[in-house]
Amino acid sequence: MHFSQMLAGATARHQSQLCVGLDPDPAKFPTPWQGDAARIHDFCARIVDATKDLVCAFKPQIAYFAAHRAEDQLERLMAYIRRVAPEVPVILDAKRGDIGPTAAQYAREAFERYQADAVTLSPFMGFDSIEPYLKYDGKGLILLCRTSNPGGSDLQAQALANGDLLYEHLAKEAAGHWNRDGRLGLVVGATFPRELARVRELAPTLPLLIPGVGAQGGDAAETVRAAWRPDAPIIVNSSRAVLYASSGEDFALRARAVADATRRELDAARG
Ligand SMILES: O=C(O)c1cc(=O)[nH]c(=O)n1[C@@H]1O[C@H](COP(=O)(O)O)[C@@H](O)[C@H]1O
Repeated sequence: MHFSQMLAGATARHQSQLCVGLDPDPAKFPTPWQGDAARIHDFCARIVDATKDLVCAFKPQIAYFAAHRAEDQLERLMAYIRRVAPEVPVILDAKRGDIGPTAAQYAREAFERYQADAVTLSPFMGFDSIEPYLKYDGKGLILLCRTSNPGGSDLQAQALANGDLLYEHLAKEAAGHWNRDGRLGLVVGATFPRELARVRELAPTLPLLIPGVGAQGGDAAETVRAAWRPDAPIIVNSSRAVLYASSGEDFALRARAVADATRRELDAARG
């Protein structure tokens, strides 16, 4: 099934705009798993079990697996999510960006090896670095646009010769001729609500992946007000605030409670 259909289905079925980010850090695992990288899959699987009826998507961040030589655990986790939550799309957060032939390898990694439904990409190298991913029918391609980190302004807020800021130009390209078959989305940080509203204006129907609520301090209700429209999907990510809500044996229960509270806050803000 296409990413956009899965996203619409999980959003409606779970009444949720919340994406739980799977950023497993063994140093933060509950005892007795603390520090044990062999438990990455098990930790994430428990979080998936506890939140799978509350989310519109899951987003594993590949660096948290690769740093611990745990790509095999990521493969197992992707298969696990497909089995226990087949209706929930999985966005592989890889932020890839490279010349065409190398991008083709990254695309193969994301969509064949891990069988992700969507992938995050850095558009810095231009459209030909995005093109190889389009060969995979139905997969979502989510381009960094206005990132949540303070340094995001260093480049993204620079004015171009045509008067647009770089992130505005990117939003226009992604909503315009780059979006050949309607599979592009954009990443915009919840920490910049004004810019979020501007991107929504420039890209009225594109799915927006919005990280930055929870640990980075973005306001969930303000995020919804800035970006949600009835015909425009939003995917609001929270990772650490959910994953590490407790370092005790109740970690999965606490993760569920935080995820549900965030889901309700997002839902209520739709008005
Ligand atoms: O592409 C992303 O997901 C992303 C883009 C961005 O601008 N900011 C951002 O924080 N992220 C990712 O979103 C997650 C945020 O995690 P928390 O701050 O713990 O909720 C991490 O996996 C980041 O790598």
